[in-house]
Amino acid sequence: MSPLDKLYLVACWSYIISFHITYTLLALNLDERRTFARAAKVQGLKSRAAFKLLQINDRYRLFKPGMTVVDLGFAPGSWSQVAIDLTRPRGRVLGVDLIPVQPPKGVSTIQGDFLSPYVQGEIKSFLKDPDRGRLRRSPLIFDTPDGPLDHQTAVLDDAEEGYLERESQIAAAAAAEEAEAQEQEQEEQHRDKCVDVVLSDMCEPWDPLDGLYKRTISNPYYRLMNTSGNAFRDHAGSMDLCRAALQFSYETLKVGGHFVCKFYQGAEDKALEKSLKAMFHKVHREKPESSRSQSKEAYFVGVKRLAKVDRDAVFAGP
Ligand SMILES: C[S@@+](CC[C@H](N)C(=O)[O-])C[C@H]1O[C@@H](n2cnc3c(N)ncnc32)[C@H](O)[C@@H]1O
Repeated sequence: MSPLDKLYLVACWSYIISFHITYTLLALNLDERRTFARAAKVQGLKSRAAFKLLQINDRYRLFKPGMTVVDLGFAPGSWSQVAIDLTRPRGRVLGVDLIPVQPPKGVSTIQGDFLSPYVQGEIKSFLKDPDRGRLRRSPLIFDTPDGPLDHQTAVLDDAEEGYLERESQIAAAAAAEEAEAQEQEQEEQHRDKCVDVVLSDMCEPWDPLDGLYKRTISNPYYRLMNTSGNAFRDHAGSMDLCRAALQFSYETLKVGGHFVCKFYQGAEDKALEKSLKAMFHKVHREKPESSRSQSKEAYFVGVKRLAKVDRDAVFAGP
């Protein structure tokens, strides 16, 4: 065999081997995506993205009943589904997205570009009313021999049977009312900082082909942060969205509140991590199992907002 033939043989084998490796990786990746997509369907979840948040929550226990959650880039809504489920009862979830989507049950939504100051103003004014987007409590009603009686109109009759029981009910109602008034007062003091968890999964729009017609006049599907496959562009775009989500969290997140944010890994993510460390007790980088292993996508989880945050340290440049 001549040296040229040998070279030709080596080139052919390298080609065949690299083709097989690429094909196997693609097949594994597709398989992984299909497994999670199937599981999501079985569990009635809007997309496989739900598992990413569930896995993050398993590790950091972010959600509690009654919490207020803002879900940036919520469509099609599987993170919102997880959030509304884990904050029951009395929780509220506000989803924001560029594209129009039917929200999951119990979730309130605002459609618009989160980067627009007008949209952020709308979000803040929604959040200012602590009951907006929350199921209302039923009024206190007592059962009396004459039928149900609102506690405000209850009249005490010393001679009546069950007086002591009624009195303790009224005392409990008064205490509950007082606690609620105190809670309201505190809420008013922290009106601007009323969010317990900010989630941001903002990036490319969810593939609308199996739902809505995508050629709308405003054509939101192809605006802003569509991932392009160009790692640098995707990274830079995701940094802008993360910084905007962090700025919003600085303005609205309670002390002790949490932050979860998707980003595409690249040169600037260290600087973002540094900003997060100036604002949260602990900051973690996460690559959930359900996130495609080859993708550059990852998550920052900021656990417990600090009571004193140095604004300049958070927003200082790299
Ligand atoms: C990966 S999807 C989110 C999936 C979602 N977490 C779920 O579990 O269903 C990313 C979403 O971010 C939205 N998005 C991207 N840029 C946005 C922006 N500037 N304002 C609002 N939404 C944005 C897209 O429209 C898209 O629906």
